[in-house]
Amino acid sequence: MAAAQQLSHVWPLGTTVDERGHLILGGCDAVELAREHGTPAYVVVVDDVRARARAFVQAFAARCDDFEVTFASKAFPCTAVYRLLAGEGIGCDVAGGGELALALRGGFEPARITLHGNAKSEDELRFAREAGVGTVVLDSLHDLERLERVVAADGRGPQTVLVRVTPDVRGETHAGISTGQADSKFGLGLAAAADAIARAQASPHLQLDGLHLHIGSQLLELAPFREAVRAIAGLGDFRTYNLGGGLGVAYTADQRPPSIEDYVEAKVSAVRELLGPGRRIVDEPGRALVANAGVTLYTVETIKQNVSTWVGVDGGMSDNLRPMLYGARYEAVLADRAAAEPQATVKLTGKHCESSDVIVDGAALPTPHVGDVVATPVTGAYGHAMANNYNGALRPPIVFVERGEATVVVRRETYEDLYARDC
Ligand SMILES: Cc1ncc(COP(=O)(O)O)c(C=O)c1O
Ligand SMILES: N[C@@H](CCCC[NH3+])C(=O)O
Repeated sequence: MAAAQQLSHVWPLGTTVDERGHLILGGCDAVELAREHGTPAYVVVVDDVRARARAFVQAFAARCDDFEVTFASKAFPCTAVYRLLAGEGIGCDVAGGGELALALRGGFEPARITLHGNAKSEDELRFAREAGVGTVVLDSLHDLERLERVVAADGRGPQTVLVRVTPDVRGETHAGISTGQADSKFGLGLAAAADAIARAQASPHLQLDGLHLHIGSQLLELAPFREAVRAIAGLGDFRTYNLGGGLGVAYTADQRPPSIEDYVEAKVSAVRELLGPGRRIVDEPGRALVANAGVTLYTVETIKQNVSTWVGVDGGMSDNLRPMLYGARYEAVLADRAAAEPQATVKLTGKHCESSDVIVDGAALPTPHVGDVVATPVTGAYGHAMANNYNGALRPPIVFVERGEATVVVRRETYEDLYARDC
């Protein structure tokens, strides 16, 4: 008999395989989780999220006095995740009114919330003001003018703002998630940023605290972060530098992203050496906080041989758009033979009416059977966040697992939910 495989480092903290070969997540048997909660389902290992939040905070605390780690909540916007990370004492970045509502419901102190958006509406700005959001990041001159009007009208005093700069620095990542290049929809180029800075400084309604930049997501090299800091150094002297997020994670066994420590060291040393001491550094990790904590469970519905072996499961691009949008690669295992030697290379495909709906192209699995539970790791970031109702799919539940206890924190949608918004 072939030797049992080891699970790779992409799985959540504490993941094991028991003596029967079952995948154990947060102390819970994945086969049982699928039976109890149905599939598809997102399972989140709570300790994994906590450990990464603490690693970010500790890495900064070891290197600087004045810093803030903020959760880029677009990666996983559900109340339970907000509550979990608010409990870790970090801040929160929201990308619009919906995320702001969830962050407040999840218990984030408004003063620790930063509002982003390249096309914020007046309603969203008013909502942020009424809630008492700590920082608004200005992304354009229209944004600046609109916020001035809102602040002038509400009489609540000046709003603390950052100006988002597009530094013309490109990190290596998929074009769809690269933001630091000059031709970007986000932020202001260096010349326009200088104008926005002057206008914000002159405005009685705005309190300019510093600059923001975010060069892109799923970055596996650190040098571009330093280049970005260098690029904005000439814009003036500010208290706060929010350097965005962007730290990549391992989706497959061959990927070795920088550690959280090395990432923080790269950013802190860039600020200290290129901008001088005494700056307040803000970091906005999204993916690196929550991606590896999440595992999606599916059930195999069909298997057929059409040149390739096509293994069809009960989810797909409605719960994980990343393979289709970015060509993202994932691993898969069978939950009841999690450490068994692979015997087949298959196309793990979703159930949607689209040929691009392939979750893993070339999944190495033991011989799969209809009814098997398949687990795909690293779905904690931008999975639930980008889930949708394509083909009337019902968005999956989110199940937190911790020390052998499973708790449903988001229920599965129902057909009633699909009808609910129809007039
Ligand atoms: C402004 C901003 N901050 C933070 C993030 C978080 O990025 P990541 O999930 O790559 O850490 C993003 C998304 O890329 C972003 O747009
Ligand atoms: N949705 C993207 C990340 C977007 C980053 C947000 N600025 C992904 O899944 O990789």
